[in-house]
Amino acid sequence: MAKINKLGVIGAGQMGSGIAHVAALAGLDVVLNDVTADRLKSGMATINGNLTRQVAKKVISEDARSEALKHISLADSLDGLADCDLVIETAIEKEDVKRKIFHDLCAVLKPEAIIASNTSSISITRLAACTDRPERFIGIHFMNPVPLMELVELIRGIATDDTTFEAAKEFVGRLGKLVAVSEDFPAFIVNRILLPMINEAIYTLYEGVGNVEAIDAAMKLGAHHPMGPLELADFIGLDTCLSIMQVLHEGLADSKYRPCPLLVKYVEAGWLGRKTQRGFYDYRGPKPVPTR
Ligand SMILES: CC(=O)CC(=O)SCCNC(=O)CCNC(=O)[C@H](O)C(C)(C)COP(=O)(O)OP(=O)(O)OC[C@H]1O[C@@H](n2cnc3c(N)ncnc32)[C@H](O)[C@@H]1OP(=O)(O)O
Ligand SMILES: NC(=O)C1=CN([C@@H]2O[C@H](COP(=O)(O)OP(=O)(O)OC[C@H]3O[C@@H](n4cnc5c(N)ncnc54)[C@H](OP(=O)(O)O)[C@@H]3O)[C@@H](O)[C@H]2O)C=CC1
Repeated sequence: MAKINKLGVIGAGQMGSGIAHVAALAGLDVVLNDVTADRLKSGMATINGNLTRQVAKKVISEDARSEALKHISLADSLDGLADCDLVIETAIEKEDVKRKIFHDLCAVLKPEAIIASNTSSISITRLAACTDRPERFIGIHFMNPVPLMELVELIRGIATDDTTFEAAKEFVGRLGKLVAVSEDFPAFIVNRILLPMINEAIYTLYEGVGNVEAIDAAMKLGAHHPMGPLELADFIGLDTCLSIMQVLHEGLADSKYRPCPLLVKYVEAGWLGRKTQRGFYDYRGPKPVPTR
């Protein structure tokens, strides 16, 4: 695989828009795809908003912002990704959704292109096996928010070849990110450690050990976390948090990974955190207010 110059991003949510943002700033041409024109529009608005925030903070220049926007094009069908060198999938953390995307993508994508998933937890080996190119399939796992977080986890499936790994590593380096290599086991490294901590914080709330504000204050002031665990869960998305705990619970068959019933209840209510304006906090007013 020659150098990656044209990137496809499937999913224009938090992570897809963040990856498109940093790749465009690094000078790559980016094609951003989602299932609806509305999502593409809101994804572009997010990118523009975060670029503008970085100009305001003098992290980038106004020229860099306008140049980056010129590198991003939108595609409401996978056909628009046909000549990409690398496509990163960032759809919701549901294996059936990802498998369907890969099935449809393989039909249009040039044979030598690499396919990656930004999955938080799902087996790269299993996802690769549902494509026509397991050797050219890899996990490229960015952290949220992508423009600010330095780390990217690289996860090889059992069939990922060295050329693909090296091309992914070079691509991530060009985006100014640092790599941690994880073996392909449930939730890799970051989420194997972080999500059980978040789940435990939700159990602490569920069992009445503390209220929302006390739990978040305890970890921000007592452990110098930049966000409290419940605030962070809302930031990640409670649906994504639940999916990761389910992957850990099923994949490692250990009851210590069972998702807290309160997390299940919030997701069932559609209270997914920031992205739906309500989770452990209600974001609809001037400042976040605990919902419990
Ligand atoms: C789930 C997975 O699969 C893997 C994961 O990602 S696990 C989660 C990993 N991420 C974390 O742990 C994040 C922990 N939080 C932090 O590090 C910090 O709170 C932060 C870096 C996110 C923001 O730090 P901060 O000092 O508040 O930065 P600041 O620049 O003032 O940002 C303030 C706000 O802008 C957001 N922000 C700033 N720049 C941003 C950007 N370019 N893109 C997106 N969001 C941005 C911050 O999240 C915060 O949001 P609100 O405005 O809605 O409050
Ligand atoms: N949130 C986080 O902190 C992190 C998440 N991740 C992983 O990244 C992925 C995306 O997460 P995140 O960005 O938070 O999720 P979001 O819910 O913010 O975005 C998911 C996006 O995927 C779109 N989508 C759903 N189905 C399809 C499809 N069939 N084709 C194309 N787009 C589709 C959704 O559109 P619509 O809303 O219209 O369905 C939405 O725009 C997940 O695998 C997650 O585990 C990785 C690191 C951090």
